[in-house]
Amino acid sequence: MGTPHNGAEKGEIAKKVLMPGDPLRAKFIAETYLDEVKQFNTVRNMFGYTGKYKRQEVSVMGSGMGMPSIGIYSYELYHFYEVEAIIRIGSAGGFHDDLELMDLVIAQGACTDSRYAYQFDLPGTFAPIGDYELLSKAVSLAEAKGTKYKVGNVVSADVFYNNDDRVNDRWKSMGVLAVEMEAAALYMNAAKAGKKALAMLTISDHLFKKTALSAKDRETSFNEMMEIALDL
Ligand SMILES: O=P(O)(O)O[C@H]1O[C@H](CO)[C@@H](O)[C@H]1O
Ligand SMILES: O=c1cc[nH]c(=O)[nH]1
Repeated sequence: MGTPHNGAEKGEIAKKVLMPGDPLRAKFIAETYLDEVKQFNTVRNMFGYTGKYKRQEVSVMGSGMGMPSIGIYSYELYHFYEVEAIIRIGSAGGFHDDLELMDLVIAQGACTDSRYAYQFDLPGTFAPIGDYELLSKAVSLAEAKGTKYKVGNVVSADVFYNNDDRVNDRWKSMGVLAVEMEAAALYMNAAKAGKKALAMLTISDHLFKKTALSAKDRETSFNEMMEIALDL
């Protein structure tokens, strides 16, 4: 039996799951890269697939947008499906001057403006970080491929359409590379579950240079990031 949000039976999901926000990006990855593909989820159209990549089992599933959404899906994957590692492969808005569209950001840490961490009732501020082993391997793979990348802090925001541009200035002034909307919750769920997570992000917009990719590019053009995630 599945969960309220995932129709997979136990055993139908691999130990490693790639998670784009967009379920159509998950479908694109399954169709482009995986052999022996079986779709395990259609609930809410949050498509999930398991298949083989270079003869190893891997799953790919959409997370939806925002921390409540990835919070639900990643919790279920870690706790109900015995998933060991989730690799988010998302898009992000660049802050750093050296970033261009299509560059890769590997999220060492994820700041946030959300109150997601309050559920853990900690006596201070939690610092959500990516798994070091996955991160160092992603760096080696990016180097080997010649992918332009940066490693550092990102911010996982609850708001996409910001009323106040100074918000971005303030995060940028702290060296935060880019903004997206899920990594912090994923890192917190992984920490609490004692599991692994990494967020890799392709720059789809630059919030200071005012450049942006099309919706179709966001669905289908992030091949270098997808291949690094599959090889991890
Ligand atoms: O492209 P995905 O993975 O959805 O990631 C980014 O894109 C969405 C906003 O357009 C948010 O989910 C943000 O985190
Ligand atoms: O500006 C952007 C681009 C992608 N994702 C975000 O969350 N923000």
